[in-house]
Amino acid sequence: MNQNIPLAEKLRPKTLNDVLGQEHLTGDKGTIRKMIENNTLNSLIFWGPPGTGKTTLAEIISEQSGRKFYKLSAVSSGVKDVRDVIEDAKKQNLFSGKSPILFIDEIHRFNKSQQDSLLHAVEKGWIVLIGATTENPSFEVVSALLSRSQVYVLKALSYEKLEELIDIASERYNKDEGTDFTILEKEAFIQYSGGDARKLINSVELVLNQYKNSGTTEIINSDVLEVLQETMALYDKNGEQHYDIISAFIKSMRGGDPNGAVYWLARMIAGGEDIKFIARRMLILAAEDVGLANPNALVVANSCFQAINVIGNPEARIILSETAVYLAVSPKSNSAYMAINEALALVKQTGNLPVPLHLRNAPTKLMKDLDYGKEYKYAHSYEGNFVEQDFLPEEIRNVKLYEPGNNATEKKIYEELKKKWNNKY
Ligand SMILES: Nc1ncnc2c1ncn2[C@@H]1O[C@H](COP(=O)(O)OP(=O)(O)OP(=O)(O)O)[C@@H](O)[C@H]1O
Repeated sequence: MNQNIPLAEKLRPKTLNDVLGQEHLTGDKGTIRKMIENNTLNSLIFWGPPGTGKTTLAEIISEQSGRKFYKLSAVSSGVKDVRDVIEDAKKQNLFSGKSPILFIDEIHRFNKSQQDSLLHAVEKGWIVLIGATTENPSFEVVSALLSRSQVYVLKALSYEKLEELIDIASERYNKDEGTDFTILEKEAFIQYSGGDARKLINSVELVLNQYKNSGTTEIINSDVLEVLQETMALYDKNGEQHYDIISAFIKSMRGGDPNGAVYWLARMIAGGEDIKFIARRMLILAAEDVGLANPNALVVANSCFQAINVIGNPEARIILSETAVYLAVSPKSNSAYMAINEALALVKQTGNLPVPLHLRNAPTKLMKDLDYGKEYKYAHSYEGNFVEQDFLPEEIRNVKLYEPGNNATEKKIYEELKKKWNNKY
């Protein structure tokens, strides 16, 4: 046996019975089991967190239904790879009469035209598409593809299932390596895995490798933490670091450093980060941190989001870079962010205060008779399209929620406000 095969790969379930924690799909009444038994295979999408068995289930379906299995990853493949597989699949159809399975990992990373390239082959029945995604497919999978596929949700493994898997993993490790480890405490492994079976098995393998010739055979939480904390950065390049790097990226833009912004952007792109995730974070930053100091930032970030969806990798990097630099060098204000937070706190504190009568809608005579809308002043009937009146409930009529930031755009806003609302500004 090849000693270099990772433990998680050796332990990849071969039958539905071996798959842990997905009984709603693999149990006696499970939909995937029924589908295999009845031989009614349609295109489907597995939606679930990493390391919960999406690839594994697709492989089992292929094995048990006797269909050829093609696998592409949406991170590294493009339309040309899809076309090549489809051509090959058509030949397979002629040959065996059973359309092969095309498994696309991280299908949400395909842009619209890449996803569209699959449609025709799915409609014609040349391939059975199985897509795997960690993101909500209603947002990330084009509707034409979604309407032709069944979506199945996979769950993160429960505490008990993870405990079971630790036993399976350590038993197999002992058998293959001739060791005698007992894992006395499991919490540290389980906490670290976050419900991801692959991560759990990898960490068991990593920790046991470390203690292999040390004389220690009974593993407790502190042993696990010691090894994992030391090696985490190296071995988990897209896990823990993912959050640190996005955080450094956001902080660079907030702090006005275009060099930091582009550097961390490059780290994310090089590490295969989802470009939509990056664009979404910039969209939020545009409103939260640039805000009214330069409202155009939101427009730019939104265009960036649209553009990278159309363009995809690798050119998306150019659009992301322009946006990141623009956001970093824009003047900053968090006034809109603060205003809505203050307002929400006020609503929580004061509850459902009644709407002042003059602001109410008065569509019926009865309502008019009750003074709804009475004495409401129509701003355009007044000089400068403005007239002073109360827009807040009586109880809080003097609160000020929006405080203009200290920047050129909001200074102008402030001057205008002072003229109109001189009791507040
Ligand atoms: N439900 C499960 N039961 C048992 N083992 C599992 C399960 N899910 C994953 N594993 C283990 O984790 C490894 C990786 O699983 P798999 O590739 O199926 O995950 P995935 O959901 O496709 O993850 P990703 O989205 O990260 O590709 C498997 O080889 C297996 O050892």
